[in-house]
Amino acid sequence: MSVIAVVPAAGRGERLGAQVPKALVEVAGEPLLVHAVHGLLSAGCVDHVVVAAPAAEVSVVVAAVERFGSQVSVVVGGAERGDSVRLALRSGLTVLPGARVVLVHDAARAFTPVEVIRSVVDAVRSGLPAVIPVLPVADTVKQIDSTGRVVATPDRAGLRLVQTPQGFDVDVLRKAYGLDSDPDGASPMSILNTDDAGLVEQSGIPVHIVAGHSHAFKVTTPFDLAVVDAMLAQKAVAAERADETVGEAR
Ligand SMILES: Nc1ccn([C@@H]2O[C@H](COP(=O)(O)OP(=O)(O)OP(=O)(O)O)[C@@H](O)[C@H]2O)c(=O)n1
Ligand SMILES: C[C@](O)(CO)[C@H](O)COP(=O)(O)O
Repeated sequence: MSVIAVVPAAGRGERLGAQVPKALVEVAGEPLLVHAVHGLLSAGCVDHVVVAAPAAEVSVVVAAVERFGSQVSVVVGGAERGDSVRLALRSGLTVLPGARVVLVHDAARAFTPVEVIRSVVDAVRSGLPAVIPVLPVADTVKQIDSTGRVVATPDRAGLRLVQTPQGFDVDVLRKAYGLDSDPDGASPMSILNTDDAGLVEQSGIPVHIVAGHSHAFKVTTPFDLAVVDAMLAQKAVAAERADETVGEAR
């Protein structure tokens, strides 16, 4: 059961406010999108990755992913995230027409652990049509009206924070994006559904959850880059300790 991953990386990253588009911001010497692609391929269950690049940076993105060879291709992204996903998905299906599973990942969730990627793929392979990684909500959540007045306090026990990669049976996502009926059409994504699972929910298809991970957070603001640095430092210490333990056991 072949697996395609699409990586929308064509956003401007306005909230991050860097000099380059967010997916090209370097962390530990590599652009975020390279970390994201590396994570997907390291999971060992993804056959092909399509990156949607900012129109003005296609050659930079092509050069950045060259090391991965023919397993990674690049398309020009669109105006909104949904447009980029649609363009990458359409291209991925021509590269790997027999694919049965599609992952939609954010370049901005560059440090998603391989365990999360594998559990999403395994869940779709087991027969579920749509699978998303989620985390419980730690804060109290308020619903407000247009004046900013609080109108409700939803029970957070029934709420989840949604991450990527989101996994789909290929026909389910293809239909949700209207790829068969209108291959050159616009993305049906709207302000009301900011993730791909939202589109699938609208078509009445059940969406299932697996456990997400705190390391799969979306790099959005400058503060998040400081969190990435701390996370990578913590990982380096853990890897050093593991090496020492192996050394002592020999
Ligand atoms: N037209 C767009 C907009 C977003 N994305 C991608 O979708 C992912 C999630 O979007 P987000 O984190 O919101 O990124 P930006 O839109 O770049 O951020 P901002 O809203 O701060 O500008 C990112 O990897 C981003 O590059 C995309 O491929 N094409
Ligand atoms: C897809 C997503 O990352 C799931 O949490 C999120 O919806 C993207 O939102 P944004 O509007 O692109 O920040």
